[in-house]
Formats: sequence, structure tokens, C-alpha cells
Amino acid sequence: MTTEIAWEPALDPAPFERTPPHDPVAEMSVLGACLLSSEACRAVLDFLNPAAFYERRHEDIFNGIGRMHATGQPIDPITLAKHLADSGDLARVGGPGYIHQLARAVPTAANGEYYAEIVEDRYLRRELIKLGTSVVTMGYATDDDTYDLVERAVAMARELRDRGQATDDLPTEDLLDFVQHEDNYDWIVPGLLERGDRLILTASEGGGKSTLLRQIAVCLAAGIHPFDPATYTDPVRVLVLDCENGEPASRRKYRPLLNAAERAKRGLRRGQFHIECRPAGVDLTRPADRAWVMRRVERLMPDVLIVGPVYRLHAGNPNDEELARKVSVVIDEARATAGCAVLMEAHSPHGGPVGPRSLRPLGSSLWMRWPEFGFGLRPVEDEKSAANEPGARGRRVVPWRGMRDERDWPQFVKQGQSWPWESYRPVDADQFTGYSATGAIW
Ligand SMILES: Nc1ncnc2c1ncn2[C@@H]1O[C@H](COP(=O)(O)OP(=O)(O)OP(=O)(O)O)[C@@H](O)[C@H]1O
Repeated sequence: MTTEIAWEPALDPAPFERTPPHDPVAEMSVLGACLLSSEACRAVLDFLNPAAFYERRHEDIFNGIGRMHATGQPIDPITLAKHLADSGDLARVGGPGYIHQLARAVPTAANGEYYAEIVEDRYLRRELIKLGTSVVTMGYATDDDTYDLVERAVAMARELRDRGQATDDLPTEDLLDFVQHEDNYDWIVPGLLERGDRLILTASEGGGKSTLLRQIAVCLAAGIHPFDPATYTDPVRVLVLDCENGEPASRRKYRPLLNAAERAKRGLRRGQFHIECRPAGVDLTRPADRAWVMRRVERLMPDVLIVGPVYRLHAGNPNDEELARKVSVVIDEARATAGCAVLMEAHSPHGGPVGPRSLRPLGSSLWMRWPEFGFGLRPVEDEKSAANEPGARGRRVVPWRGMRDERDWPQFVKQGQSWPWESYRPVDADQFTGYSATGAIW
């Protein structure tokens, strides 16, 4: 919660000469979101200072919502109108008609915090203008010491920057204390995948990345280690937003995987795995598509979110850094909302005339920096083992970025018996490091 800047009475700013920055639609949408969703209401109340509203009546309505929330009352247009009528504020804020209008004005309650950020941003602008006006007044003050005035101006700017949050900061820890804390991993699969991990899997076209991600998804939902089927894990909730394949194609791919889980006596339970296909892709730079993702994430609160492929997440130039950044913000918001791991797939670029193809994700370089883990599937060097024949399809699992933490991903996978991909140890693997120059299966 932010606190208001305490201005000194002598430095009261002059009135705004131009219309101060504000966004009436965002203000209405924040209030509307509070009326439609208790979750949005809680998030907005945690974030927004009532004084941030430019329109006085919006501040009064928001205060009414805050009072009702604090006493656990249900909040909708009818109950809020009654509450404001009881406090004698209803007529002043526009009557019951205006309260209903607020609920109708909001495009989606899922964006409540986003609207609140706009309101907060405009508030900060107004406070900045006030601060500037105060500094001008101070500059003309004849009695005060100039250095004192400069110090006060700096203190005021610092206060505006921190807006009361500096007092909430915990003391920064000494390294000797810092290393004493226990490392608490929040594993989804011990050693392999932790909640919050972001992973991008790459390969060339037809390289097997979709198949591997589907296998991982089914295994995680069934409680099977994706690369060690004899090891069982706690089943987790998986949400797949497939922005590439249509439903029939997807169904055909998942059926054998469900059968494999059944054969392992770890058949999927209802509610563990949700999937939605949008073969036309989504454009996460647009509010409607962003809300589409967030509604599903908020409703299902998955442990693992699989969304993509990357190039289907916005409609613009795939190399555009700003568009990629906007997409990553939405995915990060989904990840923070559900506290989930995020797995995505991306194509790797076409190779040059010499050397192996790069495995980095095609498109904006942001996708190289964004995930904690990036792996690519590359056919192994031994031609027989790399062939697309039963038992072959040997792939090297190559990290294309430095891992941000230790994880036990396999170095080699090949076409398996029970599952499409299984990890293996090449015949010429080094006894200690597991390194193999050929990846030979036979
Ligand atoms: N381990 C496997 N065993 C048998 N078939 C496989 C295996 N991996 C992939 N395939 C098959 O190879 C084809 C391409 O695989 P997949 O769709 O997973 O590749 P991809 O890298 O996602 O390709 P794209 O980027 O073109 O979608 C599919 O028909 C798939 O069924």
C-alpha cells in the first residue's frame, strides 16, 4: 500500500494550469473490476492508494469498496449502492445508475491490476507536477538558506520515488548470514523442474520438440518422471495452451501418451490436465488475448503451464524486441499468478553452410535471455543412431544458454518403447562425465 507524500503547508503547490494527467476510463475500469471479481478487488485494494484517483467520486467509491472488503461483505453493484446510500455518499457519487455503469464499463475483471497501474501512474505524474511547483516556489523564497532548500528538494524527490516503501524494506543481509539460510526448493520433479522455472525447448522443424513437451506434460500430470518412467512423482496440474495445433491433431498425439500412463498404472485423474487449442495463434500484445490467457490461468491455477510455440504468441515481426518483451510480461504474470513452471517450444534457426545448426530460439534475442533453462534437441553425430527409424532418433539435449541453477536434464534421448522419448547412455559415453562424441546407440 502506498502512502501519501506529506507536503509542507508553506510549500503548497499552485493549482495545475493545464489538465492534470488522469485516465477516467482506467479509473472506471478499476472500480468495475472490483465489482465483478473478488480476486481482482483484493489485488487492487492491496496495490492502490485511494488518493490515486483523480475524480473525487471515484475515490469515495473506492473507499466504500475498501470498507466493505474489510468487513467481509460481498461486493457487487447492488450491495455497494446500498453501502454508499447508508453512508450518505450515493447521490454525490452519481447514484445507483453510475455504480451499475462502472460494472458494465470494464472489458474484463482479469485486467484489474493493469488498470490500477495506469491510475497509479497518472497519480504519480500529478504528484511529480506538484513537486515541481513546490520546488519553483522554494526557488523564489528569499528567507531560507539555498543549500537547505536544495536538500529539501532532494528529500521531497526521494520521498516521491519511495512513497513510503523504504520503511518496508528489510535490512540488506550480510553474506555470512545470507548463506546460513536453508535452500528451499519447491520441486515439481525433484532435481529436474522447480515451480517458477522457465524453460524453452528448441529444435529444427520436425525435430521432436512438440512430442517431447507433450510427453513431459502427461508425465507430470500423471506423476511419472518424464525421463525415468520407473520413478514416480507427485502428480501436478498441467495447463496446455496450444497455439499451433488444431484439436483433432492434438487429440491423436495425446491418446498414445494417455495409454502409456495407463500402462504404467499411473492413469491421469480428471482435473489434472487441461488443454485448449488455438491453431490460429494468439497475440499477447493485445488486451483481449492477454485476458484470454490470464482467465484460464486464474481459473485453473496450474503447477505447469505449457504455452506456445513462441512464434505464435504475437502477430508482429518475430525479431521485434519490444513485442517479445510484451509477450514475456504476460507469461511472467501468468507464472507469478499461479506460481507455476512455464515450458515453451521455439524453432531454432536454419543453419549456415558449415557447422551444426544453432539451437537458440528463432526470433528476438530476448527469448535467449528470458528463460532460466534453454535446451535444444540436435540429432546425434552417429548417422545410424540419428536416423528416423524405430529405436533410433538419437538426440543430443544441448543447453544453449548457461543454466541459472543445477538441473538433471538428460544429455541424450532416443525413441523409446513405452514413451516417445527416453534418456540413454551412448555406447562410447565417458565413464565419469557421460560425454560422448558420437551419441551412438548401438
Ligand atoms: N520420439 C519419437 N518417436 C516417434 N515419433 C516421433 C518422435 N518424436 C517425434 N516424432 C514424430 O516426428 C514428427 C515431428 O515431431 P514433432 O511434431 O514433435 O516435432 P517438432 O520439433 O515439434 O516439429 P515442428 O516444429 O515442425 O512442429 C511427428 O510426426 C512426431 O509424431
